[in-house]
Amino acid sequence: ASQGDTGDAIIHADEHSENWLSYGRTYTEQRYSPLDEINRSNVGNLKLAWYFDLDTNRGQEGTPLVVDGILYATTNWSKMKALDAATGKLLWEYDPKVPGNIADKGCCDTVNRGPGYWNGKVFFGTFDGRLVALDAKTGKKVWEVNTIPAEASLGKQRSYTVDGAVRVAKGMVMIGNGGAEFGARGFVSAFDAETGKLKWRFYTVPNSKNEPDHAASDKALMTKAYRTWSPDGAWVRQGGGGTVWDSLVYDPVADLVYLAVGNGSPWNYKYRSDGMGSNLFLGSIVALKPETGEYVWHFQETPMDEWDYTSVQQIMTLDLPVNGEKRHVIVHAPKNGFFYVLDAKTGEFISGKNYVYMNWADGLDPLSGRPIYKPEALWPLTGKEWYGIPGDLGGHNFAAMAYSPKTGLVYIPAQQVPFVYKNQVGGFKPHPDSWNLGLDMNKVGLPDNAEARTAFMKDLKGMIVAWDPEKQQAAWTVDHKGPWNGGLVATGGDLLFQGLANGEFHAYDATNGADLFKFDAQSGIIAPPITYKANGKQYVAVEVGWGGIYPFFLGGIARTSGWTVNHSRVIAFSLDGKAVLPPQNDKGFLPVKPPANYDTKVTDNGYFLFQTYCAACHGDNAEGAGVLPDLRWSGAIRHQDAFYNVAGRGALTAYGMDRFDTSMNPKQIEDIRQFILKRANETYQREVDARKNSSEIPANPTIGLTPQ
Ligand SMILES: O=C(O)c1cc(C(=O)O)c2c(n1)C(=O)C(=O)c1cc(C(=O)O)[nH]c1-2
Ligand SMILES: [Ca+2]
Repeated sequence: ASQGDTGDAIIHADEHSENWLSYGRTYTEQRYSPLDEINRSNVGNLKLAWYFDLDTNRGQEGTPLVVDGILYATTNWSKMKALDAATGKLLWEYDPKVPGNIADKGCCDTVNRGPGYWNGKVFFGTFDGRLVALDAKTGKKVWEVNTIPAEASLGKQRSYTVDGAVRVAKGMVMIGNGGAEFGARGFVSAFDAETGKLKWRFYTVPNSKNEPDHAASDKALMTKAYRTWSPDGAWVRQGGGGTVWDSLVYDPVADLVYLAVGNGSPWNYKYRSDGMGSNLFLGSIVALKPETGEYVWHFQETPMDEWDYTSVQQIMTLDLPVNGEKRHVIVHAPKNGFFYVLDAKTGEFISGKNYVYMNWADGLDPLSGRPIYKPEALWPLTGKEWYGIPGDLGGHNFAAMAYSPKTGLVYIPAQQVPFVYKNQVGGFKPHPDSWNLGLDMNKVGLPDNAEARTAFMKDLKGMIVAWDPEKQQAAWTVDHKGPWNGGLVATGGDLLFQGLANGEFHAYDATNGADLFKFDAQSGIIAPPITYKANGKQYVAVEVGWGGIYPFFLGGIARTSGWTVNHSRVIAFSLDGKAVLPPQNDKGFLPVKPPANYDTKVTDNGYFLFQTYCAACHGDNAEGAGVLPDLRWSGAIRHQDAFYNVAGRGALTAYGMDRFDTSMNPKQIEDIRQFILKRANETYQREVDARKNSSEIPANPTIGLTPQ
């Protein structure tokens, strides 16, 4: 089959090094650019060339594309901006008008990871499940489809959101979705790039009745997957999970599409599948035929997932010597902490080694690649609390890794964030408008005693791991202040670029990690940089904007990665840039003395409800991290009616704050307010004192914490 002009250009990207045509630059997803005008000898003189302020001050995770001098960036709330790549001037913009009240239908901020390009059109997914095709020159809509079929969206617990980057190959646009924290059955759809007509759909977990869905996945699910699930676990009502919310790759060498499949729904393996079976295709890579979506092979990295160990992380292909023979392989660093090398054509396990510290397995079986589980890590089966490393955010999350064929190293934006897993008390009980994990929501936050909390904070780490895929060992590492830093790009100038959680943008020497350049971008960076040429000059660009699940959920503790307040922008650098950012705003969320009285009889219940319904956006234990309002200092907590207007009746739905009177009664919402008042009182003085430090982060965040 013909690849068409765009496919050829993506495959032969080095002949078009001025452009960035696909999410990972080429179908290999190596994020390597041969451009070398900016290199180790001159990067110290890199200057800001332009900046473009965004109208969405939430997490920005997008990889922009560059096609012939135009930069296409998707932003939070699924908006698209087309900018002049040399000047940052806005050429056109498109807002699909995602309704604000659905922000809480997704787990992890209303982010968008990027557009796709094919034959004069740009494509992107929207948080409410649509796929939009625009004319790349004018920004006019060509077609739009709803990617969520009616049979998948039935019922309150089916909560689908689309925030992943689309991939385009062979004239078709492919997209998955998220939702496994709520209740979802994952699938990927492929649409004709010209018309938007559905070509095929592949579900990643079985039909609960083992009936055909009349989808490309029917045979594989009915013959291979169904028997790896219990017939009547909670998955039957909760969808089973397996969402493909990030990586989804076409490989022109093997002529296969690879799906990177996510975690179980609910997480709790005992409730989900009665503690039985490996639960295919959770935590797997699944290979399909591009034309039909027909199953070819799968490799399951985390059988019986119960830790949110998604395998959705970026799938990269490269040619690697294995026992003296060059092989076309997939390299993969999923959440579970192991670095896998698989044969791309067959899925055969070649090797695997942990790229970060882990405490849940004693390595991989050398033949099958299956993890050798530590029995105490299987928390739904032991019934005991489990302090897991990696935790639910993984040793590596969506931040894209890069590979340099010059150094032979894979650069992983890695991290360590522990998580406490414990069974939901009294069996599985789903809540509408909330995460439904089968976990004790009183435990999902940080440990509540000072000692355990201090230990938890010591365990927080962020770093670049420069990994040698042939030797399966780290060549070197660069340590950051804390977790949740941006993705990476590697260049022919022997450079690595990365933005950090503390708002700094850096260039490192790709051979040894030496820090060669630093720029203060004023807001945490979680997106991956790109590099391109416009008018013959090399630029490096990145989306700036702190957010995503780490600051949302971990709240105050996430400030220890280096506290910034969200000011979202696209910024671009060149060697002769002359732009200057405006002076930085004050850090927001100054503590305001709260009313002194609250009802201690209801604050425990308020804590439980807060952790169940509010913490995933407003921060563990009601401490914010600089993106969404820190409720402790909000005017809305000062009066029962004011709080009910927002939390109950939805006064701020247009801004992303859903109404909760459908899931909680007024008394429950009032209990939450009483709990926030308690937290505001407990932490007020600590936060006032912290504003006297230069970091404005409390020296000891455990002060002012009363045991629950
Ligand atoms: O299971 C899912 O369906 C799902 C979806 C998403 C998402 O759509 O962003 C995330 C996750 N899981 C997840 O586990 C995770 O750590 C995560 C981080 C982020 C982010 O953008 O900050 N999204 C997601
Ligand atoms: Ca997940």
